[in-house]
Amino acid sequence: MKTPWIGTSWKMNKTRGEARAFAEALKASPFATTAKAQPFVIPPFPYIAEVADILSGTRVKIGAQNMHWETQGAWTGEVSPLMVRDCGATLVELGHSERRTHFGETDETVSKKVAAAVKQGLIALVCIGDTRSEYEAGATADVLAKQTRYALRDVGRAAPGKVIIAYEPVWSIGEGGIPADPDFANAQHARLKTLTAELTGQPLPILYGGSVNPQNCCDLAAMSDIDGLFIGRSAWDPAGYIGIIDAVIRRLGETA
Ligand SMILES: O=C(CO)[C@H](O)COP(=O)(O)O
Repeated sequence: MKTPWIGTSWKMNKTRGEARAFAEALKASPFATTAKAQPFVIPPFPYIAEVADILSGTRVKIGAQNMHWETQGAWTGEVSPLMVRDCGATLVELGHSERRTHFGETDETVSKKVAAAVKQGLIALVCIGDTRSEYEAGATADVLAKQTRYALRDVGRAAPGKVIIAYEPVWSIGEGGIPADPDFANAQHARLKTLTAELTGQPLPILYGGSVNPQNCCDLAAMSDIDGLFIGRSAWDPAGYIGIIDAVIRRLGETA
């Protein structure tokens, strides 16, 4: 039976009190220490240290939603890999489509950040995805391959164990997003596993993200090449997140 990665990024949501309450609720659940899944939570920067503190001693990995590639310097408004680590995070999300669309993130900057994360001992969770027009043009596989090659350009054989990919179709993310058909997503994941094995020596874990919800989480997580779920809205409430972890573990247990 696989051990799926199941995580959530809160994006730019929650007060400090809500962040604390989420972390406390997760800590009180059996899923903070389960060996049947790899949970992870990615709060906004200001809450990382407090959430990491509450969840210390559990199996929940804490992440940041972005970082700079330099360790320090005159980069006003940026956060370095050392700062992320110092706050208790062990993981960093890079290249989310919202950062690519709104903040000028490019394949080039993602690749620099992935190399910096690996060098500084953080797990890089690299988001890749096709736009609706690329999907409709049948270009999904090419787009994902290009983004993946760039992301792994400077890490190559150092990536296994240190880099995870999340396939997040841009047309699936957020309000109005359409969740990908599990078979379609699985086919992309299978290609990405072959490609990452060629580039790094081992297939990297490939998670799916984009309108994951309590109704579709099990069908997605049960697919042969989907190694986990990266969830937004449906996991911002602790009960929603815990419910999805519980449902997926049960489903994978039935099919093991
Ligand atoms: O980043 C995501 C998961 O945290 C992603 O954008 C999916 O968001 P959702 O569509 O709200 O699940």
